[in-house]
Amino acid sequence: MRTSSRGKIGSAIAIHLENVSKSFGDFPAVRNLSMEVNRGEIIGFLGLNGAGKTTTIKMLLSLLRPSSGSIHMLGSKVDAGNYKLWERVGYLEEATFYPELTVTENLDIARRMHLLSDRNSIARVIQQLDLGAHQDKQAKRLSLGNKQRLGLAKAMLHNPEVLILDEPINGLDPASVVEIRELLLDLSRNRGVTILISSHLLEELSKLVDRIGIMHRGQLIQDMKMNQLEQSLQKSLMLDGRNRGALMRILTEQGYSYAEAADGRLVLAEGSAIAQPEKLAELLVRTGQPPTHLSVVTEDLEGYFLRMIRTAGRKQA
Ligand SMILES: Nc1ncnc2c1ncn2[C@@H]1O[C@H](COP(=O)(O)OP(=O)(O)OP(=O)(O)O)[C@@H](O)[C@H]1O
Repeated sequence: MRTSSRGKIGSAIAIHLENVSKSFGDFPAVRNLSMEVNRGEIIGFLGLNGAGKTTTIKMLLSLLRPSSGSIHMLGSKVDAGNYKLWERVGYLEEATFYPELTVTENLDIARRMHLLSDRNSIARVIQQLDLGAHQDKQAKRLSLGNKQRLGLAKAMLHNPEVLILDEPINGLDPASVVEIRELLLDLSRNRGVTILISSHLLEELSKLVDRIGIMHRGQLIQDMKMNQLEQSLQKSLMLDGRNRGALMRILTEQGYSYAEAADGRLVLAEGSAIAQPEKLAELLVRTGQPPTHLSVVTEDLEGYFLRMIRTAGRKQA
């Protein structure tokens, strides 16, 4: 561990994992995971099924014990018996509740479990999660999206400083996704709540998080700020013409390398072609093969995610 970060645990760092691993029998579900999350930061945890996100979240919540490594939250060592810590942490693991009881009754049980005397906390989260119209409905009669809202309401009942959310936007319709995003942004920006959120949906996460951690086969293969991620997106030049064979010959003669896209168009990844597409266009006109299509395209976030995973897969193989 870097000694400087131990000193920071009580102040700017909300979540600190150091060399955390978890194996189930011989199977390493999480391997040597080290990460720091600052207070008030929103970090997105992204990975394919089985990447190790839920296992990590369960370790953060002390629902699973790491095989090795250490975890600190809000300056304290994570430990199931550390009740003072759990008063400051909220989580949505999966939306669990008593199906026969109403929304309000479910929240009242959660309130009593948190030993909160203030009954206003229920009205507050009902309002924050826009559950007013459903407060007297049995939980089993809620739509999937409203079940997620109830789960979030429970997680927020005690005004936690850290919120840990496993797939909170699953099952939400697009309007609800926007509302939940705005709510989480407000909690982070205006109340300094630290939020760790897992999802498969990079496009959606990217609108919310400050940082993104990509997990693959138990390892954190990327941990970067959103603005760094935007700079890491690959650009390529898409090219087409009436005679693709002739285009390929010209490109090869001129020392350009290319690949063929699924639709047969040519893709150039070279910096010079992307920086000065007009030079390539001039060359093709001069050689009697004017392009019918020429554009510089930026990789989308899903493309980036899949590229990172393929690269990590090759390294791990
Ligand atoms: N209790 C367990 N016993 C054995 N293997 C487990 C256990 N829990 C998880 N695993 C395995 O550990 C790996 C990581 O699982 P985990 O649930 O953390 O992935 P995930 O990234 O959350 O995936 P998903 O997006 O599907 O929820 C998977 O291969 C899973 O099968």
